[in-house]
Amino acid sequence: MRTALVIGTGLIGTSVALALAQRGVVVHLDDHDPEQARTAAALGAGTEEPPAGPVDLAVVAAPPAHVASLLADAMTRGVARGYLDVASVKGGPRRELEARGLDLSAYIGTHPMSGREKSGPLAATADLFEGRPWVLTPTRDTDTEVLNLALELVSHCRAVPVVMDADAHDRAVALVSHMPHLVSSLVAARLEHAEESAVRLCGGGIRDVTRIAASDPRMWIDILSANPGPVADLLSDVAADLDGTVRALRALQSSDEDKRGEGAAGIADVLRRGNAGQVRVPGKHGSAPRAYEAVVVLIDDQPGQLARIFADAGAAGVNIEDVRIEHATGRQAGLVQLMVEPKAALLLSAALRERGWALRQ
Ligand SMILES: NC(=O)c1ccc[n+]([C@@H]2O[C@H](COP(=O)([O-])OP(=O)(O)OC[C@H]3O[C@@H](n4cnc5c(N)ncnc54)[C@H](O)[C@@H]3O)[C@@H](O)[C@H]2O)c1
Ligand SMILES: O=C(O)C(=O)C[C@]1(C(=O)O)C=C[C@@H](O)C=C1
Repeated sequence: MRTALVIGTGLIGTSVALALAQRGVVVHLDDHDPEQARTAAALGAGTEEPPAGPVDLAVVAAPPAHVASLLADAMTRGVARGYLDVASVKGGPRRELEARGLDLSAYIGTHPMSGREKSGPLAATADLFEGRPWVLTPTRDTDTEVLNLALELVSHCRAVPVVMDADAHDRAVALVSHMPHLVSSLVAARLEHAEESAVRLCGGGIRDVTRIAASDPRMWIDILSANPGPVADLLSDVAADLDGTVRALRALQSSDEDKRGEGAAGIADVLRRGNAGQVRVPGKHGSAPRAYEAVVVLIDDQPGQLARIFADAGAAGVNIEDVRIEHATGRQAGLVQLMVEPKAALLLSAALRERGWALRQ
């Protein structure tokens, strides 16, 4: 990739632009607020000059509610060879684009699983995405060239590509990002009218739990509006757990020893389940290296091959944790290594063979 256009030069757009610029990509910066693009340019993220012709990749990094219309406009103007967005929700923007009747072969929806509670270009850093998962949601229609451009972008940002179906992505981020965001806001909201004498005792615990509650509410209204069902389902499970926890605490106040025992058991259960969930949270910059197994597929150098493999893996219910591509020099073929959990490797191999792919041992 030699040239890129970043539309929306806030925290994420400018961080992407800084990473690309550091890798020698010529980046053009565009924002409906010219001050944001000027600031990003001053930080070394690229130029405010519009590109003279189509760039290799257009990256839309505006709030989710604007993503589909910005993409549609950019595609209609033909500003790039490939288009992607980085919005925190994936199903809604795709459906909106489909409803507009656009040819989506040059588009891929993506989502870097890294961010901050601060907005705007001044909060941006080139290393924001280092070691973090970056979700790609190709479909059968995605051009291989566009998928490759997206993989190149992820690699320039030193992130880890993870391929998922758009709706599966939205359900997953409801659990690991959207519901926790609301819980953080609800905890922080208890402080709004709290006594100063209590608030000044805030320590590490509440800081950890409430950091993300400082985020821009306008952005989060957009995100939650595009994923309300899965988030509501999860929050109602949390509400049921809260009810049980309140009952256990009330029992602990009882003068009856048996009741107090039941209360203690209820609280112990919540804390134990919390421990069990917490150990599953990967480390900040990716979990400790995990042993994935490679399923190696031989592909022809033809448009759409990679997108088809990813769609077939998705249909088999297998999550691709990482991808490596080896281009056979001088041959119209390449080898794609799909890194998957060891227990999924056999299933994926069988599913791909069944769909006619040639696998390498
Ligand atoms: N903040 C995070 O932690 C995070 C992480 C991953 C993905 N995302 C996604 O990245 C995208 C950008 O989020 P951000 O945190 O960088 O927000 P931000 O507020 O820092 O930046 C958004 C930028 O988009 C610009 N913008 C708004 N409407 C526009 C329009 N119509 N045309 C051109 N520019 C427009 C704004 O002026 C602003 O500069 C969102 O879709 C968000 O869901 C955010
Ligand atoms: O770490 C933070 O500050 C974030 O808010 C990052 C976070 C997340 O929930 O993990 C927030 C929203 C994005 O869509 C992706 C990442």
